[in-house]
Amino acid sequence: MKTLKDILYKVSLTSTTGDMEVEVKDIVFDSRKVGEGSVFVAVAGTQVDGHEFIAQAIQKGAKSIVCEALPGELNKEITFVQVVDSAKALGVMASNYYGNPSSKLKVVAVTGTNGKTTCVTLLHKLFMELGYVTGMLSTVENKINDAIIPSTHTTPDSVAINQLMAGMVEKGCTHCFMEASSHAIVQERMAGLTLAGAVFTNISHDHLDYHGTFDDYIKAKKKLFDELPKDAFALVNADDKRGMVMMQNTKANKHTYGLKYPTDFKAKVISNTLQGLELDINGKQAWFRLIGEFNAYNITSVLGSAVLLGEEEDEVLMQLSKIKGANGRFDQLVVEGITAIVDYAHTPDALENVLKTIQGVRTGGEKVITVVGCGGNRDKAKRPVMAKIATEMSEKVVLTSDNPRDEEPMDILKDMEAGVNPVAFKKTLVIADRREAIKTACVMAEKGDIILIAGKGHETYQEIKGVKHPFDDFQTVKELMQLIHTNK
Ligand SMILES: CC(=O)N[C@H]1[C@@H](OP(=O)(O)OP(=O)(O)OC[C@H]2O[C@@H](n3ccc(=O)[nH]c3=O)[C@H](O)[C@@H]2O)O[C@H](CO)[C@@H](O)[C@@H]1O[C@H](C)C(=O)N[C@@H](C)C(=O)N[C@H](CCC(=O)O)C(=O)O
Ligand SMILES: Nc1ncnc2c1ncn2[C@@H]1O[C@H](COP(=O)(O)OP(=O)(O)OP(=O)(O)O)[C@@H](O)[C@H]1O
Ligand SMILES: N[C@H](CCC[C@H](N)C(=O)O)C(=O)O
Ligand SMILES: [Mg+2]
Repeated sequence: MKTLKDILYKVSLTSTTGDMEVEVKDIVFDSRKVGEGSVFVAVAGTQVDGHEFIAQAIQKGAKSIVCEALPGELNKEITFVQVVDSAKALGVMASNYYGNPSSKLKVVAVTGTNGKTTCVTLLHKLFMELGYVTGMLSTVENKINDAIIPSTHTTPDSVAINQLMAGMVEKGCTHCFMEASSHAIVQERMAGLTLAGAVFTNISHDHLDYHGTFDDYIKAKKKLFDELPKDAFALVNADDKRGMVMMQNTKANKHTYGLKYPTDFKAKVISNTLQGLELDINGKQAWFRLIGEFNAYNITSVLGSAVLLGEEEDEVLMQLSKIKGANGRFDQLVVEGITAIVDYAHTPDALENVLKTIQGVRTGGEKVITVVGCGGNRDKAKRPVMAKIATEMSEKVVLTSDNPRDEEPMDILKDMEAGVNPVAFKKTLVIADRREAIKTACVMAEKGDIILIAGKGHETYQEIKGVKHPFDDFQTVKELMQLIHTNK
């Protein structure tokens, strides 16, 4: 059992009151989960301020409290620790509590609007193929070697990160590849971690509801690089306007990748089909099972990360060319000559890239039918933009629900419709029920046509007013395509 003093190592303290040798059973930042002997860390959030729940935490058995502002009256039985930043303190405490697992692994964090899951999944699979025992933290799933631990966030909270990494160390992992969401960076979920490297994929419109301005969104991503140690590597996409901005203040070793300019890791697309990509990558020709130019970026960043971690380039390319991407990213199904594609594109940039890829591989007279929605309780500004892209780049569009969460589906759809040019309304249907929307697309499709179902990718649920209802785009379209188009 660790004491409070043990786990406060390296935390910036303002004041302490009470016994610092008090034993800590677990670290909890949600008063509802406090048990006998927990230390409760009060963090100010987006909805409420954790400081409001200090009394409740004590009532439930917390013996020590870590907070930024002390309560008016201090319970003499309890140890109070005042800190400068409780979210940061939580990260450092969680690292100490679990024996600083990140310092025993080579941890690479990938940030960027799009491509994080794809890159960490490729890295995880690659390092397994290279013979390492490897961990991964991602939107789709967390992994300790082959074992899957369900994921609730793109980047888990600090306690969960360290608990998972401790599990990785215990199982003999040498590497961990993790996604760093901008929310997580701002909320200090990664405070206290030791990183071997960080990768920047790209930045485009998303999450302005949370960050307020695009500048603050850029700053959030840059913070990951600002805080890297000097023995780590920073690897950025030089083709993105903000790539070099990320590295402006980093102490880490700077590296670049891309398709357009001379960079440390450079690729050129030789061919791009629905079967895969052929690249000239660092002067070598190789074939990959991923689709679309945007995946040429992901592959090049993965090659770069692996080489910067000390791997041999030819071996990396050989293994990488066998690997498939993450579930729900450009998953294809062909029934009676109709192709259905399920993709997690949930930002304007991703949707445009996927539709560009489809435009690039289509042969002529076929229709592209896009089914797309936007999530509730998320950035409203991206809604009209995504609808505009869908209608400009497809022959038919069905606007539908994504995860409405606490919003009314028709309100979200109204926001989307605002982006549709009046002429494009002729080819646009609005069907809130996602299954019905997919069904309509299947009915409209004829031999040769391509249906894109965007936004939910690997997700196996639809979140409506706090309840996650089972829903799987790929299973739904598979079932409906077979029902509608086979044995006709
Ligand atoms: C907007 C956001 O990021 N919210 C995250 C944040 O919660 P919050 O700041 O809203 O918390 P809050 O409800 O205000 O509560 C403040 C504090 O009081 C505590 N509390 C609250 C109530 C109570 O009774 N007792 C109590 O102690 C809470 O535990 C918390 O510590 O901190 C929580 C703990 O880490 C997260 O679970 C929560 O994620 C919510 C569920 C969420 O939906 N987050 C999304 C937006 C998110 O983080 N997404 C990114 C990926 C985005 C992308 O890349 O596309 C991700 O990393 O997953
Ligand atoms: N490098 C890239 N550039 C632009 N778009 C991409 C790139 N990689 C993937 N995409 C698109 O973005 C979608 C999401 O990809 P991925 O899941 O890898 O991103 P992510 O950054 O993990 O997203 P999230 O923020 O939800 O965690 C893909 O389905 C694809 O449409
Ligand atoms: N990580 C992203 C996922 C969005 C996926 C989309 N299906 C939605 O629900 O908006 C987020 O939390 O904003
Ligand atoms: Mg992700």
